[in-house]
Amino acid sequence: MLLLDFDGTLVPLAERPEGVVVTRELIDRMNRLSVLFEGRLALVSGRAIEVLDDFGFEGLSIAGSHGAEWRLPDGSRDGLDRPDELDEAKAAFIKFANGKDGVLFEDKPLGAALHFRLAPSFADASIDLAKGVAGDLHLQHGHDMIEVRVGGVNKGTAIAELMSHAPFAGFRPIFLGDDVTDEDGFARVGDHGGHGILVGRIRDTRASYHLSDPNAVNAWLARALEPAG
Ligand SMILES: O=P(O)(O)OC[C@H]1O[C@H](O[C@H]2O[C@H](CO)[C@@H](O)[C@H](O)[C@H]2O)[C@H](O)[C@@H](O)[C@@H]1O
Repeated sequence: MLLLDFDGTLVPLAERPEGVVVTRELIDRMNRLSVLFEGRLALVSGRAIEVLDDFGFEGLSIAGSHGAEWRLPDGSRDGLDRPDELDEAKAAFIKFANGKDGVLFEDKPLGAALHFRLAPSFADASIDLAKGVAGDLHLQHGHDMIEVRVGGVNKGTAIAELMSHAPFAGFRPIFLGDDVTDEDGFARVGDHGGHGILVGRIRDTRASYHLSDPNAVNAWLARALEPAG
């Protein structure tokens, strides 16, 4: 079974969250792979399910929002509730980003994020603010971003949740990811006899294999769809 992170793994990172390019070819490839794997394919992402659906992945199983929500192949959905504390964090982030060129606020159903890819000089201040408002929320680091989000879940629990349901249960998972948030997922697939594949720059990792970038990932996925022989 195949589990895939989205940003930085299936698509190259972009300057802004909404700037990633999802081609029709990618959507078709993922849908065909899902059929090939008899439904045992899922996205495991920090993005919300709705956002990934808007990119065109509404036909896929998804563990979204860092494992706080999930949709199975039969279309059933479940997940955690939005904590009230997020509203306060959201207000603080909007106020902070206001007037700071390149600092972006990202509103998420189960989190709130500040992006500083376009304004690296605001990285420390963004992280300090997030630490200050996090309270009982989980502080989530990512590529040039900081997020506060619902806690108690991560990419590892996301994978465990998927694997407790048909058609995933009992199969050996392969998980591809690029970010530090994906390390929990790499550890978890190992627990199930599977393997992690790190995408991008090599670092200290729980993954067993490596692919250089999203282009290499897509070439690898495309080969799986080629007729045998
Ligand atoms: O778990 P993922 O699917 O990798 O999602 C992680 C976060 O991805 C997005 O942010 C990242 O990608 C942006 C677009 O390429 C980039 O501009 C940003 O710097 C990256 O951090 C997304 O916006 C977040 O909500 C996800 O948590």
